[in-house]
Amino acid sequence: RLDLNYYSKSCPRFNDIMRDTITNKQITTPTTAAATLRLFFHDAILNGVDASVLISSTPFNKAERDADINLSLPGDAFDVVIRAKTALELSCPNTVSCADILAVATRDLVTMVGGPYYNVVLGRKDGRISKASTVDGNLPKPTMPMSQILEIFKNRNFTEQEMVALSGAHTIGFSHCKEFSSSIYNDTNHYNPRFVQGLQRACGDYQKNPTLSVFNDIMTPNKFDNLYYQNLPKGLGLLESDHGLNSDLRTQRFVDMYARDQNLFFRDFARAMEKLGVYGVKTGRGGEIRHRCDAIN
Ligand code: HEM
Ligand SMILES: [Ca+2]
Ligand SMILES: [Ca+2]
Repeated sequence: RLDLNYYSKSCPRFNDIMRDTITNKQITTPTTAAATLRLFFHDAILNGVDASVLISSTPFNKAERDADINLSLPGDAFDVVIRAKTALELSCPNTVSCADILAVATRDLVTMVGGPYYNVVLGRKDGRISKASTVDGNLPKPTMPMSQILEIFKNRNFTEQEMVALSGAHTIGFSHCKEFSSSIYNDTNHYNPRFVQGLQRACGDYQKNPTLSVFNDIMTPNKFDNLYYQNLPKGLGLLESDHGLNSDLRTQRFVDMYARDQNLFFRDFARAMEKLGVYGVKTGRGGEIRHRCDAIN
């Protein structure tokens, strides 16, 4: 079963090794926190946190990470997990799952950039299946109608409020221009006029330069706080799905609540992350301890 102290005997240095690896990585590459949080979400939504998203494709299998929506997952997120795995294999071989590494790395990185600390129970096993074909429609896209996005969460037993709290993850990190280009050139009503002009300028060349990107939270892009929610009613949300939270009556009151009360946001985000971290996870013979995080044994 899952347990907070799962590795205390089998890998006593687990917490220290995780903390060292993560601190080094985040200090040298400050985009790691947001990158890893998104990677965690994309793993969790498909059959739980089982590191299925870390598996590389083979000639016989196109894996999740090669599904269109996952191609923009940053290499630094994969890298921090692999670095931790390498260090852990030296200290306690064949003991710690890649899924547990991803869950703890995410929590530690969120905390490092100012977000809440929460408990991560351990003992997840790594999955043996990862198929790109299962991704489409299961991960939310910014252009999906809010009902469809809510449905994705509801199917996994997450309430509207939990969905709004988890979306607060967009208080850090960035988005590529193509993810919101359709909204900044067409129907720009819900944007602050100066903000949308800035976005048009920043993204002007995006078709030639697909790496162009913009911070999700223009106020405090590197700090985990509740400014994301305060931005939305001011027309400073970036993605259509961000605006949507504030225009849909099912979700708007939670945006209001979290904009007014950061402690409440932190409490609910922490709870929802704990729930996401155990949703559908594999234990015992349901999975394996992978030797390498990018391939099944
Ligand atoms: C509610 C529906 C959601 C939609 C439609 C959505 C969509 C997106 C999109 C399109 C990006 C930009 C990716 C890129 O251009 O590289 C993004 C970034 C991000 N998303 Fe979401 N997302 C949603 C929910 C979530 C949740 C629940 C989490 C985590 C709990 C999350 C965490 C992140 C993070 C941290 C980034 C920044 C990544 C980085 O800077 O590398 N998102 N999201
Ligand atoms: Ca998964
Ligand atoms: Ca922020």
